[in-house]
Amino acid sequence: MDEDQKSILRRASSRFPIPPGAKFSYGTAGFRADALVLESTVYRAGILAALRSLKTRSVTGLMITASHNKISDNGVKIADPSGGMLTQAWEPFADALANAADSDSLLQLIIEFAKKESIVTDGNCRAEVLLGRDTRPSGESLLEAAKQGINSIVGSAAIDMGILTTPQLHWMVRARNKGMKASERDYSEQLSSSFRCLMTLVPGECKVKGTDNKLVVDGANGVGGGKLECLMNMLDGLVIEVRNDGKGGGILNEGVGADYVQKEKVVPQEFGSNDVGMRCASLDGDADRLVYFIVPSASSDNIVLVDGDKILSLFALFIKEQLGILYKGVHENNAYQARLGVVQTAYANGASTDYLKGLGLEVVLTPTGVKFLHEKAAEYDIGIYFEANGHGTILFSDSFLCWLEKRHNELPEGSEQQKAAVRLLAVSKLVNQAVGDAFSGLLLVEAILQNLNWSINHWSELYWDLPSRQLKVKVMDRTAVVTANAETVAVKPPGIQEAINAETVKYPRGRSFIRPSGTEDVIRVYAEASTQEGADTLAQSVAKLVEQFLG
Ligand SMILES: CC(=O)N[C@H]1[C@@H](OP(=O)(O)O)O[C@H](CO)[C@@H](O)[C@@H]1O
Ligand SMILES: [Mg+2]
Repeated sequence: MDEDQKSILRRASSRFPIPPGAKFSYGTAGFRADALVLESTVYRAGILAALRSLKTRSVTGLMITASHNKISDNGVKIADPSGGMLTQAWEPFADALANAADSDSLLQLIIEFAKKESIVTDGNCRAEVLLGRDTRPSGESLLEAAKQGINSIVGSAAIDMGILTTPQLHWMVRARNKGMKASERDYSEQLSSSFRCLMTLVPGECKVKGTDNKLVVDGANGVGGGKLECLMNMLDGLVIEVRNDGKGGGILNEGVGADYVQKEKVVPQEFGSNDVGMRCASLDGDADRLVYFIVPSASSDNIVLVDGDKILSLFALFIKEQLGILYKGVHENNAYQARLGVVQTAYANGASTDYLKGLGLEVVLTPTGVKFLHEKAAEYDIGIYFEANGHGTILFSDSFLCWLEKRHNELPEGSEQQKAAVRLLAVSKLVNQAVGDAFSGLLLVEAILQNLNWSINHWSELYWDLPSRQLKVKVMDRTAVVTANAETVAVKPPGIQEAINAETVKYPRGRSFIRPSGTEDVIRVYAEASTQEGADTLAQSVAKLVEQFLG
């Protein structure tokens, strides 16, 4: 590293001192904390994004958001050149950077890491980082810190893409690296045109009966509401009413949004008795999560939740059906055998897993966190992954898409088989291939419901969720819990799993597991049973065991 680069880094980083006593961790989804302590972290994340760009000789991304956290928090995460999450191999470096005590130790870390990774910072190779932020008030000054971090690496360019949803920024990074047009307009055009394509293929009998085409969306008072309003002007055949779009004075994520709706199972603000029976959906604060819900009665706040597991089930069912049409009458040896796989976590409701297996699908579990689900789903030709909380997507392999394009051109024009090929190709364009995207998910749900002529009630009744309960337990040291088998078994502390098993067998359809959270300082407890009372008592007993073993 030359002296100019060293002195630029030393000078710039001294303007962003780390707050005394602070400890940052890249965690499940980037750095998150109170916005007031984040400047140094975001500055350093800018350096990280630029180095990642240099290393990969590709465009990377940096998004400033704290998703469903409260408005005073903020956060930062890096998008890898694929548009996915930062490679896990760089997470330890991310942690070390964020926690370096002063400018000198920061510089030393960067020099050593650049050497180890053979990253040359002589300005001859140009780094490029796309920047996005959500609507949080702290976003503007943090964005400035990120720019300064990127500019601290000689020859790097920070390109401000403005206020965006998280999935929009990830989509742009992926598109740029594929040599495609990558503006927000291009994103909206790709989604709206593939949605239109799916809608033109709605079978005639469904159009005649006319599925109710109105959807009411809770925008969490975040970035998603306003962006959805722009997108919906480009759509036909679907009427969307957006509430909680952040313009009416409501507070981000307060009593609104996908996280609140999924965890509390009550109506969000601005929804109520007038919405009984309507098809409703909630986005989270940065619009990468989506859940649907129904308000069943005017006399209570309760909702019928249609969560990520049910979105996954609807997608899996539709794709399986289209593949069935496509392969009809084709001898096995003549067709590309597409591997379809479904990826869930241990939090997936047991009834959803049974349902998916009952459809004959291959279902695998990974640890919590989309970085794990995404990686697994990418092993299939069509990999569908969702967390129960509504974050997920459908990944298509290049080789399958290539075959599908070819097959589509060979099939008789207007045949059912060709229509199935067109639908699958449209799904691959509608669904964000970089990360889970509430807009892609929402438009695909709407297109499928219309194609199948299903109401939200019909969809919701695909299977009945087993009653479940989630609890959090504060402990001295959450790292004392070590899990295995996609977090379904606690291998440490010794004896705790046997004790959990002894409780679980007391309940019909009982299932319970514990794991340390990756975003909060707690142990999470999950329990499921045939009755709500059973799930509640099982969760409480397991929480007590956690206190006993770790208290
Ligand atoms: C039970 C649960 O919902 N866990 C969430 C939560 O992770 P934890 O590691 O459980 O804190 O935040 C993650 C990031 O948003 C999300 O991927 C995950 O699903
Ligand atoms: Mg989010």
